[in-house]
Amino acid sequence: MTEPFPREGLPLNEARRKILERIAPITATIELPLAACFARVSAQGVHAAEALPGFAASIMDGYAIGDPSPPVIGTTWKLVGRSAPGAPYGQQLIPAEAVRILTGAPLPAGAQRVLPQELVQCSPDGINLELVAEASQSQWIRAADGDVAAGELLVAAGVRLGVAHLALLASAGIAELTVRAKPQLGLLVSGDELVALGEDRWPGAIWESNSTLLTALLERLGYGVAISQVVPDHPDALRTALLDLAASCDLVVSTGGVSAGDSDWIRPLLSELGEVAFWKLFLKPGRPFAFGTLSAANKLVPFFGLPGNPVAAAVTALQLLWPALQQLEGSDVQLLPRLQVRLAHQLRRNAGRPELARAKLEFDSEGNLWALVEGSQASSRISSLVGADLLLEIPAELADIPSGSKLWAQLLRLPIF
Ligand SMILES: Nc1nc2c(c(=O)[nH]1)N[C@H]1C(S)=C(S)[C@@H](COP(=O)(O)OP(=O)(O)OC[C@H]3O[C@@H](n4cnc5c(N)ncnc54)[C@H](O)[C@@H]3O)O[C@H]1N2
Ligand code: MOO
Repeated sequence: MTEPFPREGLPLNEARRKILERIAPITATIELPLAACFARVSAQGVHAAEALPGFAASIMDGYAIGDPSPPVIGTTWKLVGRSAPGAPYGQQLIPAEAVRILTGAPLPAGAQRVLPQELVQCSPDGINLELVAEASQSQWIRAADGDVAAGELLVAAGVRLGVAHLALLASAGIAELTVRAKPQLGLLVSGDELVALGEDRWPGAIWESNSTLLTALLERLGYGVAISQVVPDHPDALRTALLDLAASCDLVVSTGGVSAGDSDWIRPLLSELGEVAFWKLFLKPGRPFAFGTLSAANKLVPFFGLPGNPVAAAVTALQLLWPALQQLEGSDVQLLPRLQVRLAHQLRRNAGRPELARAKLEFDSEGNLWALVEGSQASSRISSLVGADLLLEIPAELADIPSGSKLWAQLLRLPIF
């Protein structure tokens, strides 16, 4: 049989481009309490209705005075009141008067500056105040729009909301937000050899771990698995499961049964139930990967056939499924940041396919970045993912790579704020 796909498979970047070309964002939105919006994508731009903090405020604990320029040591004022956060001093401040003021409290009308309390001395009766140390030029005042101007864009449409976005919106009094609906992902796990956790295995069987791996990985990325099914390598059972998942989900992901063996039904079924856009990646791990569309219940649903080998499933999910989920959810696609590192030791491997090797990252005292590839890189060996900091990009043609070689690597880190 002649294959309609390049024998060596598609390079990763080309595969990602082909996938993203075919993914249209889902349009559904949902209104949620702000605290439930973490890692969601804003459906619309949000502007500040008013300036923040909205009033001139002291940024130090001290005393508000009406002097336009820094007073000289020995100047005195009469203490006439107090301004605390949420409890402003209600009168107009006149020259030679001072008001006790706390950090964040509104500046009284007529006040021009704050003297930090470290610079002044109060008389024992608490009536008078004297400057005892040199005052700086700083007024120690935050302007009414010092944090946010009225009408300022707080969050644009299509932004993935992190910790700082949520805090900024909360500071502007936003209680609820319209966000994009999360894509509903249907997961099909296939394999006659798979045993559920908690059950005994028979000779040759293995405990099913890819659903645990993929569910945790997707949750880490801000997504999840809406429905999953574990199905034996039988075409009728697989066909029914694919159609069920496609009917009720926005995308379908399978793992296993996608290479070229006689119980690998995923690709022929994809071609029967929809269209295979491409099959096979020019990548280790992850060669037998299929992408296409399933046609079910009058809609076309993107389909990702991930390999069964756990590391290959994880790597292809990160490289190809994650960008697709971001695009489906209506945000810009963020990939892992790339940086240049030096190999900390010699590395020998079989040339032929570009590889994403799992590596630890080390820094030396000069700030150089070193990559350590530890243990077998077999795509069945889940331990190679444990504690990995990097996916080291090894070009196809390299076999004997000397210690100190410069290579690109993808950093396995997500932003904090
Ligand atoms: N003649 C060829 N054989 C293979 C090729 C090829 O190009 N030509 N590619 C190899 C590569 S590379 C990979 S990767 C594997 C992937 O094959 P499949 O995607 O069809 O996966 P399976 O054969 O179903 O399983 C592979 C391996 O992974 C284990 N597995 C499967 N599902 C799970 C699960 N849910 N939890 C844990 N482990 C799972 C399975 O038992 C196998 O050991 O194909 C090569 N062969
Ligand atoms: O694509 Mo496979 O993961 O190289 O063994």
